[in-house]
Amino acid sequence: MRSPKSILWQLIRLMRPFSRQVLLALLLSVATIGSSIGLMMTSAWLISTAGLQLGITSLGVAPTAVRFFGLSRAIFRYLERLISHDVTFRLLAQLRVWFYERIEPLSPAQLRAYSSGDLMSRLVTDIDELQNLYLRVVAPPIVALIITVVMGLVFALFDPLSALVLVIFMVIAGTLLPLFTWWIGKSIGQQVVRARTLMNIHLVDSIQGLADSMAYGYAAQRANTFHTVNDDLAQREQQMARLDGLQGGISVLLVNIAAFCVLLVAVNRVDGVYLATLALGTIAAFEALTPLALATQHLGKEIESAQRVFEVIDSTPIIPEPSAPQAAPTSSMDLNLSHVSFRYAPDEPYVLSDFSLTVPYGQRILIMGESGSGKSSLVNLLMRFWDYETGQISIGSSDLKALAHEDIRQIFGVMTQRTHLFNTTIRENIRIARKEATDEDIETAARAAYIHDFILSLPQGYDTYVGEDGASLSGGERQRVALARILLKDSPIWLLDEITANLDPVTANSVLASVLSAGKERTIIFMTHRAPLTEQSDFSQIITLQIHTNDTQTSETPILS
Ligand SMILES: Nc1ncnc2c1ncn2[C@@H]1O[C@H](COP(=O)(O)OP(=O)(O)OP(=O)(O)O)[C@@H](O)[C@H]1O
Repeated sequence: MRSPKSILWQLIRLMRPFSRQVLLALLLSVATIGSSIGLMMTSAWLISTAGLQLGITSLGVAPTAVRFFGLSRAIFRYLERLISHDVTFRLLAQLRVWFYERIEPLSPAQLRAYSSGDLMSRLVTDIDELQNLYLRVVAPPIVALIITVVMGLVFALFDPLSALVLVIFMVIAGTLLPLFTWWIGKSIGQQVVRARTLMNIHLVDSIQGLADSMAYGYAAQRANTFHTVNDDLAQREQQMARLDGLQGGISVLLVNIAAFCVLLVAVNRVDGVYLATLALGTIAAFEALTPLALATQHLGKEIESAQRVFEVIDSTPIIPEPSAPQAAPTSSMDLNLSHVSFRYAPDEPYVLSDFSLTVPYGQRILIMGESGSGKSSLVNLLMRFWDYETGQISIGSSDLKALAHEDIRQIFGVMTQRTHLFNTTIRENIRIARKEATDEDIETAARAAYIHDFILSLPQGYDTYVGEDGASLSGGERQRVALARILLKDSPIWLLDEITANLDPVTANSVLASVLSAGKERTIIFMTHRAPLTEQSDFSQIITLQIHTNDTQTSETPILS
């Protein structure tokens, strides 16, 4: 995991393309606080001088200056907020895209470390949290330093000792108070982020399993856990709010003590007409320091969020693309697995052990095995979602590991029991198999998958939205949309995992017939844990996988060859 320092540098480096805007926002921030100070100091001088009743001419340009500072303060503040927020939101947008792009090449093997709620939390809440880092942490220290130096010099023109008092208080408010709030706020901030993540994970999991919770009377228990997690978050946020109050109170106290001390020192050393000028100038100067303590108070939270974001951004795919990928095979598409062994973790039993299989191109084979025997795992290996420990897989003369992932995923057309349907139209859900497919191609595929008539019976036809993961479709309809997808994708090798699992016998037969006729010129590997398929198809090989414990082997039993 990156250190907080390295994260801060990385985030600051991201600002490089916006360096001009950042500099402009910084100058505008200095100008805003400068205007505030100018407004307070000239107003104080104006009131004091007017009180002496020396006549209107003695006021000089001061009334105009007051008007100028009053207006300029508002304008500078507006422009500064506009530019700094614009830069911040652009950076956050870039971070979100960056984060998403880094997730995509991570195989399911890596992503299983994160739950959906956790990933959502990182992508949305944690990245949003970083806006505070940009707005509060980067510019304020520089602005505070500039204002401290300038005010020290300005006060020195009136009285060097008053200037010294002012600078001492500004240094205390700009260093000790932020250090104090960092020290107290760091762990509270981390706890807020962790509690919020826990709540998001629980919430997403609960929403996804709502129907089952209700069906099994588990909803109340889930709700109770949610209350506990939520209370915990509220408690941490309350602690943070209390620290907010403490920090605000100390800041105000420091400002007032500083103004009092400056007055105390200046009273016998400075012309009386300038006393109010110095007192109000002191109060106004502290405007530059207030954000610092607030920034460090929330820094722990922001660093925790940034670490969670970078943990994903920094992860390198455990199944990397080959550095010099071979060209995808075009002539021979024979599939060969030679002595392949695979398990999900070193302390888990092998799912496939010393497994060998040869499927000449165009063959239709059946892999049978009871639930848990490794059929889906085999698909994962062929698709390079997981890596095998030993052995070799090749397509034609090409080693699978030497092929670009993109090419591998073109070679195999996969339909599993858990095909995901996106929350978009049926048309788009089929089109994901081949993005340049015409509406006609899509309809041809849907006809072959025996889903065309059903789609037409829907009021919106192909433009019907299927809901989240195809929620508005039945299991069989989902499966047939998935089948239309694979029919549309022109892959030479099809991996069909339990494709008729959710279909009634009549539909199952017609779907199967459709697959067999559409897949005539291809290799088709059917996988199932039930026997009936064997009665309907003429397979070149039937392989049986067996579940095995730590040291049993996968049995390969060619029945027909
Ligand atoms: N992501 C994973 N992490 C760890 N173990 C896994 C994972 N996926 C599957 N397994 C385990 O690997 C074994 C093989 O699972 P797999 O899903 O390949 O079986 P299957 O034959 O496809 O089963 P089914 O017919 O029920 O889908 C099982 O013991 C399963 O618990």
